[in-house]
Amino acid sequence: MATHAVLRADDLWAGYPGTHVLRGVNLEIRSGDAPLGIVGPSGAGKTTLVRALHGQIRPVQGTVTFNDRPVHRLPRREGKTFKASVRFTSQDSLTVTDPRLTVARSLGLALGEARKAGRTHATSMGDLLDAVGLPAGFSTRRLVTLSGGEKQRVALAAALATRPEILVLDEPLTAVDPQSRVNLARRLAGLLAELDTAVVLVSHDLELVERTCREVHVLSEGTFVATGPLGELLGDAEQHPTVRELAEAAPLAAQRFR
Ligand SMILES: Nc1ncnc2c1ncn2[C@@H]1O[C@H](COP(=O)(O)OP(=O)(O)OP(=O)(O)O)[C@@H](O)[C@H]1O
Repeated sequence: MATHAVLRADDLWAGYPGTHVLRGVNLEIRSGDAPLGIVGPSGAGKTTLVRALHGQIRPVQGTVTFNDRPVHRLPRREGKTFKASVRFTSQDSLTVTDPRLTVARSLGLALGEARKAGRTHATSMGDLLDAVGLPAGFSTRRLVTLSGGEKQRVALAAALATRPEILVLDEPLTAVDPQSRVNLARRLAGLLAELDTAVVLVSHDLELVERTCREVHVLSEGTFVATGPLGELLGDAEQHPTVRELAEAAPLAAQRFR
């Protein structure tokens, strides 16, 4: 198994029939990288970028590669490595899991997957639940009985359990209430620093990104319009209008840099 996963987009143009959403995106994520935030307003193309990185959408121009091979046509062996090394979770990633499973079984399967891929780690089920702010008692609950926000937290815990080299989180906590989201972000930041997983957090929630990622890319109309430490971007008087709008929509995050 590769020990240095590299996921790259080079001059990536992609979208849907009749529409270009991504317009020349360049991005490189290497295992071991510090958490990276990708922020942008609704409709900027964040989810489309995640789909393209996952290989679900083919580039119209440019490439998305995993260890130098195009992700949408990886040979079998590399495809398996890609699946084990790069993990994607979205708002509804739990809908594909059997809803009758208990939380413990679901996390147990994820830990088993990590073992199979040679990615064992010392994290216990209790640690995982704690990292996502759920009490240990949740382990016996069936997924079908959980609220949307609780399901998202379990999905996040399962993704962490597999200990991928790169973890792409697309709006991972939208169903969690704002106060819990802030607490969770704080816990997560600690855990992410411990795991040697490069996390890409894709979100329009600047508060969440501000607490977990130092470096951010700002996506607007399918292009990165600003890149850098969030504090510098928010503190820059000559901000790009999109950065200004994001800052105005998240006054608490912006305030911390004044
Ligand atoms: N399956 C699809 N077919 C056609 N157009 C689509 C499809 N999915 C998304 N789009 C369009 O692509 C553009 C980008 O959508 P995308 O979901 O990538 O944005 P986003 O930044 O993730 O937005 P949000 O924060 O609201 O989730 C939007 O204009 C959207 O309407």
